[in-house]
Amino acid sequence: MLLVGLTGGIGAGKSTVSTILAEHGAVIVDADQIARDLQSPGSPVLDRMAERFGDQIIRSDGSLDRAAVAAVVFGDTPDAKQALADLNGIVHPAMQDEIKRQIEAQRHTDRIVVLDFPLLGENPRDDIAATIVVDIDPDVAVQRLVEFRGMDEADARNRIASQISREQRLERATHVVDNSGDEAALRREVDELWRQLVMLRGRVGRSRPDWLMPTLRRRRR
Ligand SMILES: CC(C)(COP(=O)(O)OP(=O)(O)OC[C@H]1O[C@@H](n2cnc3c(N)ncnc32)[C@H](O)[C@@H]1O)[C@@H](O)C(=O)NCCC(=O)NCCS
Ligand SMILES: Nc1ncnc2c1ncn2[C@@H]1O[C@H](COP(=O)(O)OP(=O)(O)OP(=O)(O)O)[C@@H](O)[C@H]1O
Repeated sequence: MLLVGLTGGIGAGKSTVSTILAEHGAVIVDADQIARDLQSPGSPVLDRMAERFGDQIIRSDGSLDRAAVAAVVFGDTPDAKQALADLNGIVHPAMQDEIKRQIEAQRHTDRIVVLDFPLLGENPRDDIAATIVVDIDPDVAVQRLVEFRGMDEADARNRIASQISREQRLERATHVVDNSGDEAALRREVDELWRQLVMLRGRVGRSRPDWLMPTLRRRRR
């Protein structure tokens, strides 16, 4: 397995990049999706969220009212910062456990595993062979979120403000995918990225033959 991280600010194009990488054969570990799955009706994570934020965040069918939580944790109020920290404290430990489980399931394969994690910059990991940043001017990201995803502009801007800056994210990048062009240009960028990841897998594979380790360990006994 070659494990790499994929990140970017909200609306940068991570999901679009993940989809193209998956077409090339990557295994995607999708942190946003894992967080959503953990918040399913009746789950322990959802119960703890209701204890912290009140029963009004649960809809009559038992599902999470995502907009209601977003309004509290990304809102323009003095309490928003603490509320976001509390939400992260509830969701992130379980999310990290599930991320770990999905990565471990691939450990002894030769797959390129892409951890798609919007908050990788805020939560750096030392087990990834590359940090891929999908880069976009935040104003363009907001424009796309409003135009194509019908997102409220103030919500998008507040989320950007709650994340690390574009510059801080780029400082940690080993690979940058420029998404300032159209989708065809993005595809060309990702095709080139895939070529580089395959080369990296070859190099890392030769220097750290993880798949041999169990055999070596057995022989030493
Ligand atoms: C607040 C919630 C309910 C809003 O749900 P909503 O459907 O509107 O957004 P969604 O989950 O699809 O996230 C969209 C984007 O918002 C941004 N975002 C979400 N959570 C956070 C966070 N805790 N900190 C900073 N940005 C965040 C990310 O860029 C993410 O890609 C939800 O985002 C949530 O529960 N967040 C906590 C879990 C988390 O950290 N998820 C993001 C990282 S995996
Ligand atoms: N190069 C592009 N040109 C035009 N639209 C694009 C381009 N790249 C992505 N988009 C569109 O912009 C929006 C945001 O992209 P995407 O959903 O891939 O971003 P994301 O980083 O995964 O977002 P989030 O942070 O919400 O998870 C989507 O509607 C997507 O179709």
